[in-house]
Amino acid sequence: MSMPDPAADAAPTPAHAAGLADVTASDGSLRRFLHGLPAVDPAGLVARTAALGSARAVKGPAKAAAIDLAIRLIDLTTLEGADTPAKVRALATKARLPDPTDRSAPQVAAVCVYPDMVATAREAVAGSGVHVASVATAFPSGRASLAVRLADTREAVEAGADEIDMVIDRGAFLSGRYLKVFQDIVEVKRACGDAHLKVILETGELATYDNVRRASWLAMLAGADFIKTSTGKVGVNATPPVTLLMLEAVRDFEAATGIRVGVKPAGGIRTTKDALRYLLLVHTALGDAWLTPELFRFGASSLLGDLLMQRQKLTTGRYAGSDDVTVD
Ligand SMILES: O=C[C@H](O)COP(=O)(O)O
Repeated sequence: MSMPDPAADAAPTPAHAAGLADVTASDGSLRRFLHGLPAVDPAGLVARTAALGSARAVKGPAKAAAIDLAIRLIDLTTLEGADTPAKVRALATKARLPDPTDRSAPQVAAVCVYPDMVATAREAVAGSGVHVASVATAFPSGRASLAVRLADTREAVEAGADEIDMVIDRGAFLSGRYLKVFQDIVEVKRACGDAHLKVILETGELATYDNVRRASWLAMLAGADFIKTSTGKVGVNATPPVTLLMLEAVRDFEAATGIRVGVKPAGGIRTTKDALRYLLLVHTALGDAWLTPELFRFGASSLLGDLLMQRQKLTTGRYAGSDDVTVD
């Protein structure tokens, strides 16, 4: 009697679709592939980021359009131990109607909450088109068994999450157990069903730009719909150079496989100036086709408030009272 092959019924990964299945066949082949990616020149990366120019150059109608675009790209986030259903409902209200004094202000892309808050968020955004994203897989550390991380994912999806933001096992990645990280992502992707999967690399813990490039490819080969920089819970979160590196990885992955993956910088993005700078990065690295919620998001808890203040300043010539635009 032949034994069932557990891999046989697994959905093919992008690695298979791109003819790269051999790469993910063993730890050794995956390591050779990831370590064979071109080395990152840190000085060159920082110089390319700086060469993109200043967000200050974006003015007038272009600035107004960029602010509205930035709002449409936000995953409006609350990820606190002290989150309550009332806070999540208030966040959802803000997501649906960011500026009650000006209904022309666009909705955000999604609200992002812990799994136990998904049902509340789902109900509060019903019928609006705002998505519900949920962190899962023992966010932010990821330090739990695969069974627990998969249960966390399924619970969020069953409660109504449209999108799952998982964290990779940085301990496994940093000790070179790439196949384990790959297989974890494949399993979580499967547990997502129809929900989109964002894979958080936690770049502030990956130590080198080369590791960021490797982790980006690893996540994309395993089926990430998005690669995301950070949890927002460590000392170093999204930075422009790391985000540019990930945008370039996405560009190269599309060239190699024909598959488009989105990018989500997250953590510490608080001002309109920050947001416009990231939009310039995307515009330059990937083109405006990526400036859509299907392919680019900001993970941010407090960016919306500043965008709305700047928006009101452009519209009315004065800053609104902070009560009008506060997110919390
Ligand atoms: O995924 C989103 C981040 O947790 C948000 O970080 P932030 O609070 O620094 O904006």
